[in-house]
This record gives sequence, structure tokens and C-alpha cells, in this order.
Amino acid sequence: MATTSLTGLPDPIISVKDVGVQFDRGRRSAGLRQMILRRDRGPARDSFWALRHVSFDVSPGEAIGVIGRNGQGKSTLLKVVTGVLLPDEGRATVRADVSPLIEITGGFVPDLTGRENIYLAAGLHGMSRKEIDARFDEIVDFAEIHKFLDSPYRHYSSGMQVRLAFSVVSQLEGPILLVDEVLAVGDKAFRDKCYNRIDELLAAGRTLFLVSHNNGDLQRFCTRGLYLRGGELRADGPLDDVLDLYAKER
Ligand SMILES: Nc1ncnc2c1ncn2[C@@H]1O[C@H](COP(=O)(O)OP(=O)(O)OP(=O)(O)O)[C@@H](O)[C@H]1O
Repeated sequence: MATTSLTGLPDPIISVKDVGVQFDRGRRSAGLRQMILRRDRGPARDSFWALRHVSFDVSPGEAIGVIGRNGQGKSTLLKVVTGVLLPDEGRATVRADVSPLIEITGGFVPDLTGRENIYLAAGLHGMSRKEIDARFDEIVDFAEIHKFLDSPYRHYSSGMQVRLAFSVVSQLEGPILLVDEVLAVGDKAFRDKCYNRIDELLAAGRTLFLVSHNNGDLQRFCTRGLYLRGGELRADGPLDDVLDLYAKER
């Protein structure tokens, strides 16, 4: 049975409670002297927390910018929300399907044609053949790859590959939209199309997580900011306040 909220706020669509993710850097590289003298005593494990004590709730329809310098845990946080990574500590509860516009070309097969990849990728994300048939023309129009539809995907330029992948994934119905730096790849005209598409999805009530190093993109779409530093949630609040703090600390 669904929990009734007594706070007047809608139940969170995402609830992250004290999440920690630990990674292993693997074997420490031995110095030349150690290697020669064989003084190293086997693999020294070197694990670290890519995320630690991260907690926040997200209401349906919120648009959140995830901010932080390189290597501070932003992509790791998105992977926890997508469910591809299980936390070592704490819990992430996600109450709706996620449309991941991250690492979007990952599911595409180089030797298949664009047409075949559309059916494969959309099918893997849970769309039925009938649904794909109905959206096929829109996907191809958006990606502007008509002439190359029956060419192998590996012959596409990297910009064309991202266009097609964005076009397919942005047709998914998941109420939660995760967007990583994919938008940095396309040319300006295509980026503008992607922005408009994200606007449409937000207007339709989707919840957005946007990871970006571009303040303009963050301010365009997001009202709330999560600032990660050293794997910890340094700030969570109105986007402009969080960007100010980030600028001071950078
Ligand atoms: N599978 C993995 N195994 C080991 N270490 C990892 C793995 N994935 C990420 N890391 C490390 O975890 C830390 C956080 O990485 P993450 O990709 O989440 O950072 P980020 O904030 O998204 O960075 P960027 O802005 O550069 O994309 C980094 O030190 C990274 O090297």
C-alpha cells in the first residue's frame, strides 16, 4: 500500500539515505626500486569512498543540477539512481522508471545499421515493437540521419552516433530523466534541439537530474543544486546559492 504523506508534500520519487559507494583503485603501482628489490608484499588494496553519507529526497517534477569538480562522485551518484550501481552503505529508493541520457551510445552495436540499432536499443529499454514503429519516423527526423539509416552505425561520425542515441533514449517514457554531459558532443544546432526536447519533457512533469559544468545549462533547466565534494554532499539547496558556494570554493 502506498504510504500517505502527512507533511502535505508529495511522496519523494527518489529517496537517498546515507549512501556510500566504495571503489578499489586496485594494485598500487610499485616504484622501480621496489620492483627491482622485490620489496613489495603483493597487492596493496587501496579503496576509497567515491560517495559517503549522501542523503536527499527528490519530489516528482523537480529539476536538479548536480555540481562538482572532476572525480567528486557525480556520475557515481547518477549510476546509483539508475540502479546500475548498488551502494555499499545506505539505500537509494527510486519509485519510477528512469530514462538515462547518460553513456547513451553504450547499447548501440557498431555492425548493425541505424535502423536495426533503433529497434534494438529502444527494445532493450522496454519499448514494444509497435511503440517503436509508431515513433520510428520521429526518432529518425530528430536525429536527421535519413540518408544513413541503412548504413552500419560504425560508419557514423561520433556526432551522428550521439544524435541517434539521444533521439532514441529521449523517446523513453521514464518519469525520471538523467542527463550527463552528452549535450557537449553535438553541434550547436543539435544541442538547441536537445534543449528544446528536455524543456518539453520537463513541461510534461518529468524529474530531471542534470550533471553539467556549464552554469548556463544548469540555470536554464534546474532550480535545485546538489554540490558534491570529495564524495560528500557539500550543499543541497536553491541552484543559485549552491553555484555561489561552489564558485567560492573552486
Ligand atoms: N568503477 C570504478 N572503479 C574505481 N574507481 C572509480 C570507478 N568509477 C569511478 N571511480 C572513481 O570514483 C571517483 C568519482 O568518479 P565519478 O565518475 O563519479 O566523478 P565525477 O564527479 O562524475 O567526475 P567528472 O566530472 O570527471 O565526470 C573518481 O575518483 C573516479 O576515478
